[in-house]
Amino acid sequence: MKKRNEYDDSSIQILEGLEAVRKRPGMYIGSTDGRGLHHLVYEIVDNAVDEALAGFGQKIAVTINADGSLTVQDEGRGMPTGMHSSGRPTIEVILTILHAGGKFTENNYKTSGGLHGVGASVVNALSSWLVVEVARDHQLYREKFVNGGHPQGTLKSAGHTKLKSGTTLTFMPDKTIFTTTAFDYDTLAERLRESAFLLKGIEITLTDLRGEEAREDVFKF
Ligand SMILES: Cc1cc(C)cc(-c2cc(NC(=O)[C@H]3COCCO3)[nH]n2)c1
Repeated sequence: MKKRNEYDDSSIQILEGLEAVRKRPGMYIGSTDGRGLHHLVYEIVDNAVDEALAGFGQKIAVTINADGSLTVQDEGRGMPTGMHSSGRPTIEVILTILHAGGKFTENNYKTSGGLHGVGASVVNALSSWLVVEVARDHQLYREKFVNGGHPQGTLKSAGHTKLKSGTTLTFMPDKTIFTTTAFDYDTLAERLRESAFLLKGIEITLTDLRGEEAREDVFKF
């Protein structure tokens, strides 16, 4: 089969997009202190919330992992696992191409609501690594991105999963960009509680695996 030209125009567009975010992160997330750090979480959670708002999935799980990375998991339909017209997996396009829609300006922040993955490419650009896993019909697909959003390989089938469908995204904020990469449990808990309040009936769980004892809150209204 014809090997896609590894380094074509679309590669340039991807590199320029991700590089632009890393050069001026404040333009995309407001700041690179704790506030900007937590915007990364809200951007990803907003995607899972959009899917739940669309009526798919009843639970969203947010986990602060022991290594300091953060995972957001939904039980929605799962991000599209097919190929995009550019010749790349659609997931790769969503996670590496800056999309119009998310409105970020210095210090004020409007959620992208309603467009899947609008801000996810910004999160990818500002992460030292990011792994996306999609379950569709019990089939698991996985792709990893490193050093600010560069695909490591491509979307791969990763076997069978008991979860029928859903999307899981784990990211490690880039320590060379943020003044702090330590997620604050109470800050996240407050925001997730608000989201659960607005999403009547959807259960949002926050779990912290960084300490000796796991800490967890379940929000459901
Ligand atoms: C945690 C997380 C992170 C990101 C970037 C997207 C999502 C996401 C995206 C979606 N759904 C979609 O992308 C598409 C799947 O195809 C039907 C319309 O919705 N569900 N969940 C979840």
